[in-house]
Amino acid sequence: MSKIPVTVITGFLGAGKTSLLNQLIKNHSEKKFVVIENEFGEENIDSELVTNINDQNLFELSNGCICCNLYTELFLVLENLIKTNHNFNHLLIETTGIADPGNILASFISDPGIKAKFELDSVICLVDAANATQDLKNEEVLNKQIAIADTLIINKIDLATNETVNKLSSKLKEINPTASLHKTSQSDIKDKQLLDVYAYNPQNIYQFLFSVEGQTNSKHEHSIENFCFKSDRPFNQMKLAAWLDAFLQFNSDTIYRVKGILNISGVDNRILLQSVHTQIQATVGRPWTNDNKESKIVFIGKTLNREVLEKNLLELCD
Ligand SMILES: Nc1nc2c(ncn2[C@@H]2O[C@H](COP(=O)(O)OP(=O)(O)OP(=O)(O)O)[C@@H](O)[C@H]2O)c(=O)[nH]1
Repeated sequence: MSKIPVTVITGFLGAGKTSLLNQLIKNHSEKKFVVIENEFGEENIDSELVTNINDQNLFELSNGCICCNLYTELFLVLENLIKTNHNFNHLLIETTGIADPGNILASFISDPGIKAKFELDSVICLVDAANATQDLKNEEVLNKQIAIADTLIINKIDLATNETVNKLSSKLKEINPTASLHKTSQSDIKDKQLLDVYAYNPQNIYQFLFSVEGQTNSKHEHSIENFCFKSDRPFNQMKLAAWLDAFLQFNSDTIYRVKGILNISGVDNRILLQSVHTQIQATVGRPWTNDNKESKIVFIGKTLNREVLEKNLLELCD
């Protein structure tokens, strides 16, 4: 029996991983995908953002990072897929924005049961054209994500000048000279073939895991933290928009990512909120039914003041 190809999608917070996941699912209707979504926050909001896949084929691993404390859970999901003979022919894994993909790849090269069933197809790293130059200076993990990938996609080129994109391309080639490099907007890879390329060279994995990290399953501390605010009181749209705008401008160095499912006064549908640094996007989601209309907002960044955030956000509710 042929092995199931595995594509790992990595890249720093907000670089466009979920957007790419959706593009791949849309462009490959001939495939039966299983998707494993890992989200750093306690609440998995990304699964709301993944489209065109049914719930049985979407596995969510939340409240941690599969490269460290959720490693065992990833393992269990993979084992379960094997045991139950789940009907699929391609596995897509989206890591958190702060994951070191080396430990995840280790599952696919070190466990005999998993190796017998799965084969690493490719590791794709999304790189944010607007923010990566800065993030590369501050976030060692972004360097690792780039170094271990076989395919690099500079995304969000609509938000950066040609000069910035060209300098970033040179930087990426310095870090990883052997990876293929693409440039996109909205992670739209058009006709480029990213699946079934079997581009991953196992030699590179071993080199990375053993010579750089020294061991296959090293734990590390993330200086990046997350805070999840929940409330069943509806938000006042005007107050929330004004606060969020000011808050992100003021904290642009420390707040990397905000994601939320919002209950807004007078609105029948969920509002899906996203921000990356100071760029904010709100889209209309599924209608609320009779379920509990609970808003959830996850903040990811450094030195989060939870008490102040909680107090501020409660003041924005009606
Ligand atoms: N302007 C612009 N926005 C983009 C582009 N690609 C993605 N976005 C937006 O950027 C935000 C983050 O995109 P995602 O695809 O969720 O990024 P991600 O890497 O999955 O984010 P995390 O899971 O939080 O790490 C969303 O609001 C997207 O709509 C792009 O090329 N240009």
